[in-house]
Amino acid sequence: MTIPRALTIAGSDSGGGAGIQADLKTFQELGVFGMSALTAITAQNTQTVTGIYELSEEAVGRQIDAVVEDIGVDAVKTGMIASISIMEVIADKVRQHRLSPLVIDPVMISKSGAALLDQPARQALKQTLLPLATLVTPNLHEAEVIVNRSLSTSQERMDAAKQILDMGASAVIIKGGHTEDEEAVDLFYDGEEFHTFSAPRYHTPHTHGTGCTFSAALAASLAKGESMYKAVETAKQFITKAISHSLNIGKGHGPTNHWAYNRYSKD
Ligand SMILES: Nc1ncnc2c1ncn2[C@@H]1O[C@H](COP(=O)(O)OP(=O)(O)O)[C@@H](O)[C@H]1O
Ligand SMILES: Cc1ncc(COP(=O)(O)OP(=O)(O)O)c(N)n1
Repeated sequence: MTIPRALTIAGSDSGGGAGIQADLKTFQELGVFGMSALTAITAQNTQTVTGIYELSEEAVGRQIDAVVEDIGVDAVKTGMIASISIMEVIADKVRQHRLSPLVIDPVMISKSGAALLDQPARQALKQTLLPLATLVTPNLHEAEVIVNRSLSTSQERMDAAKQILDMGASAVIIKGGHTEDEEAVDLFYDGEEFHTFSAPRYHTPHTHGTGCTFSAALAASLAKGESMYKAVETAKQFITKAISHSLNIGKGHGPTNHWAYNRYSKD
């Protein structure tokens, strides 16, 4: 039996709802062996981020080398990257080890408002990491930063998706968590066709870690050999279930429920 293996290169969320913790929980629920390379440690809960402690470039690089050279990796995702120097190490390691498929979640700001990627790195992303992406998963705000304009209409989002592929990514999904629409509609483009993936929008404050969980589910599904289209379908079902059963934990935005996809599959 082959065991699918996925690596997350991301930051730690001490509150357990986002970052490495959300990724590993998601990998586990989807039957994938999870590994991690930490980029930064955040002191974080459901209300706020009170500290960010970046790891050295050497520490990031060595974690990636260690798991790739021994265990092997069937899919990789990146989350919080923090700075340009860490981004450059990740890009070097992706090239050196030919890491693929690569899901890039271009995390910039937490829901509580903390900067998880510094300003210069937000621009560097376009040259450094996007050209290596099998799939990049910006939310609306991140897509606007990448193309440097506001994206109010679906036509503007389609044009932005094309522009992101022109930057070198193989496919993009612009997530619809932050729109006013009645449904949560994600726009997928792979250079050939546009697809939308829709689900009911849940009016809950407990959405901490939605983007991390979604991109981790994508990486896990790709690690299992699912096609890109099927992986997006699986990830959308996983995150929708996790939001519909989200957890009222802490005093702020509680986390999504990583066990809901398996435990409440009949709802
Ligand atoms: N309130 C919601 N109800 C249903 N789906 C949601 C809701 N908020 C986000 N989603 C979905 O969760 C996934 C992550 O999207 P989003 O929240 O935009 O990412 P991020 O955490 O990066 O801001 C997407 O599939 C999006 O459509
Ligand atoms: C350590 C860490 N990484 C990423 C995030 C952002 O996660 P996201 O899924 O976008 O969720 P919110 O922060 O928007 O709730 C994070 N908070 N911490």
